[in-house]
Amino acid sequence: MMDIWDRLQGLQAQVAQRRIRSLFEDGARFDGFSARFDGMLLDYSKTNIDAEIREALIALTAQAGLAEVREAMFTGDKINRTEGRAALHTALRAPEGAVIETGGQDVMPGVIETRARMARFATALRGGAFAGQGGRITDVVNIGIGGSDLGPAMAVAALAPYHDGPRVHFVSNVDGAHIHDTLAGLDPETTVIIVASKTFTTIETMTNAATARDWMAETVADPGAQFVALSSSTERAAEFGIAPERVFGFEDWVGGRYSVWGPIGLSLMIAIGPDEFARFLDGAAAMDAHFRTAPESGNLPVLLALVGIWHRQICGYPSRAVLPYDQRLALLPPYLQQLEMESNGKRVAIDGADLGRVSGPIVWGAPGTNGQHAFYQLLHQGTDVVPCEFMVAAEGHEPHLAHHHRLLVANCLAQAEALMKGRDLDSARVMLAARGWHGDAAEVQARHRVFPGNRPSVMLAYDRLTPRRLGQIVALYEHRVFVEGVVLGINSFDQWGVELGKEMATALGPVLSGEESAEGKDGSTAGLVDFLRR
Ligand SMILES: O=P(O)(O)OC[C@H]1O[C@](O)(CO)[C@@H](O)[C@@H]1O
Repeated sequence: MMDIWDRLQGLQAQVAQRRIRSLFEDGARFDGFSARFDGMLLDYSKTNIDAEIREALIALTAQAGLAEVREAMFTGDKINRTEGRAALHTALRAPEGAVIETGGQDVMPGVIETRARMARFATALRGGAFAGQGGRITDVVNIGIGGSDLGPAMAVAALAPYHDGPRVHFVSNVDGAHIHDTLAGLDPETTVIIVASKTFTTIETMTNAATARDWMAETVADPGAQFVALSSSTERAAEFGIAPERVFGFEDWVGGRYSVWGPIGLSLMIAIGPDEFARFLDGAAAMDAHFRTAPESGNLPVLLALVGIWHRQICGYPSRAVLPYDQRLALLPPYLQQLEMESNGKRVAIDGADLGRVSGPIVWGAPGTNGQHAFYQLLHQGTDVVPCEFMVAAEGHEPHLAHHHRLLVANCLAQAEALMKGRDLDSARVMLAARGWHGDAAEVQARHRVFPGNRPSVMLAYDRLTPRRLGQIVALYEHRVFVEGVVLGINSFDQWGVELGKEMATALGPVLSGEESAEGKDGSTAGLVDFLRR
C-alpha cells in the first residue's frame, strides 16, 4: 500500500495548478470545509484541501496513533520522554472533581488548592486587604521571560475590557532598559513584584528580580514583603527571600509555554479577578473536552493542525502568518511563536532519528489592519506563498464604535478574499484602460497590478473576545501544535535548542568584563568583543 505521505505528495502535484476559487463551484464548499465549536467557527474552505486530501491527512493522524497519544497526554503518561515528564497543562484548567493521575498520584488536589490560594491572594490584593508599605497596591510587575511572560502578557492585553484591578506590567528582557523604563513611573511602596520563573534560575529573570529588589529597598523597609514568586522550585524562591505564603508552586509536568493556566497566570487573575479567570480556564477545559472527543472531521485542533501539515510539510511553504483582526490580540503572534516554534522546531524525531521531513513552520504576524499597511504587499505579490491565519470577532467591546468594527471585519474578509481571488492581467488592463491608460505604458503598469491570487488562508471567527473565548483559542492552538508534533513524530514538550546559546552567553560574560581573554573564540566573536569593549 502506498505510504500516506507519498499519497499526499501525489495529490498535491495533481492540484498544484488548481485555483482554490474553483472549489466554490460546489455550493456546499463552505459548509463542508468549516467546523464550529461553541461560539467559534474555523473556515478552511479557502485552501486547496479537498475531500480526498482531507481524508489522507486524517489518515496521517491515525497512522501516528493520535488518539492513543492524546489519551496518554490527558492521563498523565510521561510523553515528554527526553525530560521524563508528563505534559499535564490540561490539569491546570480541569474542573473541581476531576481525577488526573501521573506517577500513581492524583494531581488535582494540589491544583485546586493552589488555584484557591491564588484566588485568595488576588482577592486580597485587589480589595486592599493585602497592601504595600505605602498603602493599597496600584501596580503589579510580572518579571519573567518566555513562557513565564508571553502567556500572561498576551492574555492581560487581550482581556483589557475585563480589567478592574491594579495596573499590570511585564518585564522580560535582560536589557536594563526594560526594567528601568517600567519601574520609572512606579511607586515602590504600592507596587508588587511577581517573580515568575518555572526554574527560578533563568538569568534574565533573576537579574531583573534582583534589580527590582534593590529599587524597592531604596524606599521600602521590607522589600521581600512585596514580592511574590511563581515557580516549580519553591526552595529557590525561599532562598531569594520570598515568604512561603507568597510562593505559588507548580509541578514539572507544566511546560513553560503551557503554563498560563496555573500560577504563571497570577498577574492575569489580579487584573481581571478570580471569577473571570475561572471563565478563562473553563473555556480551555471546554476545548480540551472537544479535542478529546470530537471526530477528526469536526475537531478544530485536528483540522487546524492538518491545514498546517498540508501547507508546511506537503506544499513546502516555509512560514505561516497569524493575523488577528483584533487589536487586543496583538501579543498573540509572539505568544504563538514560542508555542509553535519552541515546540515543533526540531530536526530529530522523538526516538532521536532524523526527522525525515521539514520541521514546523516559521510563525509570525501582527494585527490587522496595521499589517495591511506594512507587510501585506509581500503576502499578495511576493514570490513566496505565505498561508495566512485570520482571526476576527463578530463584535467588539465598544458598541458605540460599531462602525470601526464593521470596517475591521470588512478588511479582514476582503484580505482573505483578495488573497484567494487575485487579479489577472486582463482585469488589470481593463481597469487601467478605464482610467485612461493605453499602449506600452499601460501594459507595464498592468503587470504591476496583477495579483496571482490562489493564496490560501484560514479564518477563525468567534462571537466576542471574552475570557472564555480566549481560553478556547489558546487551548485550540496548544492542541494544534500537539497534533502537528504527533504527526511529525516530534516531542513537542522539550526545548534543547535553547541551551547552546545560553551556555555560550555565560562563558562570554567574563570575556566582556575583561576577566578572561577572548582566546579560543572565533575571529568574528573576538573582533566583536574587542569593538564592544572599547
Ligand atoms: O520560567 P523559566 O524557568 O524562567 O523559563 C523561561 C523560559 O525559558 C525557556 O526555558 C527557554 O529558554 C522557555 O522554555 C521558558 O518558557
